[in-house]
Formats: sequence, C-alpha cells, structure tokens
Amino acid sequence: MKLLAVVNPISGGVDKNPFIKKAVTLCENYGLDLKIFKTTGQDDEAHLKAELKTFNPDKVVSVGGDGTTLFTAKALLNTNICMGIIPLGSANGMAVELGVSEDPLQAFKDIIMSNIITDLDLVCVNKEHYSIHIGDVGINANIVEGYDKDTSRGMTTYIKHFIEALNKVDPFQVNIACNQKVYHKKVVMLGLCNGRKYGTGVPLNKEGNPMDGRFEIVLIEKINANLLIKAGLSSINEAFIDNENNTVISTSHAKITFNEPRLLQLDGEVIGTFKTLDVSLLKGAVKFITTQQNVYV
Ligand SMILES: Nc1ncnc2c1ncn2[C@@H]1O[C@H](COP(=O)(O)OP(=O)(O)OP(=O)(O)O)[C@@H](O)[C@H]1O
Repeated sequence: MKLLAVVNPISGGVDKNPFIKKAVTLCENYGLDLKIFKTTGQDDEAHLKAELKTFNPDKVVSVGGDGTTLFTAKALLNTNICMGIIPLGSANGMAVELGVSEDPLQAFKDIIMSNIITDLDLVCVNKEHYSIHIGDVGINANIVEGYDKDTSRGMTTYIKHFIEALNKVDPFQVNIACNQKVYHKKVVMLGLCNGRKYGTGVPLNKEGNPMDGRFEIVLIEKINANLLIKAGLSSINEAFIDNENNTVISTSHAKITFNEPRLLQLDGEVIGTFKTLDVSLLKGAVKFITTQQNVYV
C-alpha cells in the first residue's frame, strides 16, 4: 500500500516530527510505502497535485487542522483517491465531528486498516471557494479576522477578540433565495454548515450531516451573551448560541445577498468581503476513510 502524508508543519503550533517518526517506523515494520509531503505555504496545491500524479498513492493522510483537511480535499477533487485525517491542528473540528481518534498514531492506524470509505460533501461558494466544515458571516468571521491579525495566539487572545466582537454586534439584513422560497431576516451571524459544531465545541446546528448532499444555513438573530457570561468565559459552550432564535434552512443551493459587502470566513480562513454568496453543494466530492466511530456512517 502506498500512503502519502500531507503534513502542514505550522498548523496548531504542534511539532509534527514525533508523529512522523512513529508513522515511518510503523510503515517500515509492515512494509508500507509512506511518503511525506510537507506544505511550505508556497504553491502547495500545484506541488501536491504533481506529487499525486507521480506517486499515485492508494490513500492520502492529512496531518494538521481543518485548514489542512480542506487543502488536501481540494487537491484530491476529481481524482477518486481517498483520504483520512490525523488531527494535529489547533482546531480539529471536522476530525471531531467524524469520530477520528484524538491519538494521532491510532488515527493513522485506523486510516491504514479501514476499508470504510464514505462520500463526504464539500460546500462551494461563488464557484471558487470551498468549505468542508463550517463557514460564516458576521460575529464569528470578525473574531477570526481579529485573531488572524493579532501577533499573539492562544485562548486568551481568542477570548479578547471574542469579547471585542460581542461588544460590536451589529445586526444586518440578509436575503436568501433557496428551496423555491425567499427568506428576509435580520441577523448577527449567518452560518454555512457542512458539519454541526465548531472546533471549540460550540454547536451551530443539530441537524447537519456532511454526507447527505445538503448543507445548512443557520441564521442567528441573537447571541446569548447573558448565558455566556453566567457560564463563565472559561466555558464557551452550547450556551453561546440561543437555539430558540435560530432558523436552520437545509438545502443544496442558495443565493445569499447582503445590503453591503460582508466578511466571510470558511473553515477558519478569512476569504474576503462579499455582497452576494452563491452557495452550492458538491455531493460526495471527497472520498473519506473512516471507521464505525463516525456517527454519520
Ligand atoms: N510551512 C508553512 N509555512 C508557512 N505557512 C504555511 C506552511 N504550510 C502551510 N502554510 C499555510 O498555512 C495555512 C493553513 O494553515 P492553517 O492554520 O489554516 O492550518 P490548519 O490545519 O487549519 O491548522 P490550525 O488548526 O492551527 O488552524 C495556509 O494558508 C497555508 O498556505
């Protein structure tokens, strides 16, 4: 078996070398052909596509967080090569949702052993941007942008930007055309969900399924700041979202318009500002190696 590991050395600020060492030893022991592809931040997509052609792996292993998972999934589009995840990022939201083991070596063994290949959907925005997990417009995108621009990292910095964004909550108008209906709402946040929960554990919707050929648009009219403060900032949890004020729309295609350009983040990466989002779902675009621990299987 030929395995290609796509390793993002910077994701999560985690040293990947201890994992790589163990993976190399394991593969040597069992006569598996393992090749390591490290991303550099420069022309990674073109280099990975070239490597896929020359090495032609049986399985691809994404080593990093949600950003690396998405990067790997995009490079594999239309190849029929299957992939799995080793969760070594700071946010491993998709890995958690899909029941991937938290232990990197166990996750690696599961990928090698498993013959369960599922069809994972991919969300496509304006025909050029992709999300495998969760994207949003509004309060959370502003937090992500503030955090990205900050030179400090970690939970304290995240909370600083979280509180800043909370203090500036400014509801905005959104119009959505989908399922032969038009929705007009004033929201503080709009979520585009292939999955259900952020990597922090905060759930955005309880109905999503990344394998059902649909995505969920979640319209949040109110952030439950009171509950959040009562819960204590150390536990940013389910209390964050006041589910009673949410509207969840399940669809496979939607046209979303705002009154002015709004910041969009997809899988933790700030994409830019947009007045219109044309969102479609690529059903089963990713061949995902999983186990029976995955609740969606
Ligand atoms: N070796 C590298 N040096 C610098 N930047 C890199 C390198 N490899 C990848 N990148 C860039 O890192 C970004 C992806 O990192 P990102 O932090 O989103 O990964 P992640 O897997 O989601 O990890 P995390 O969970 O920490 O966010 C991409 O913009 C990519 O171009």
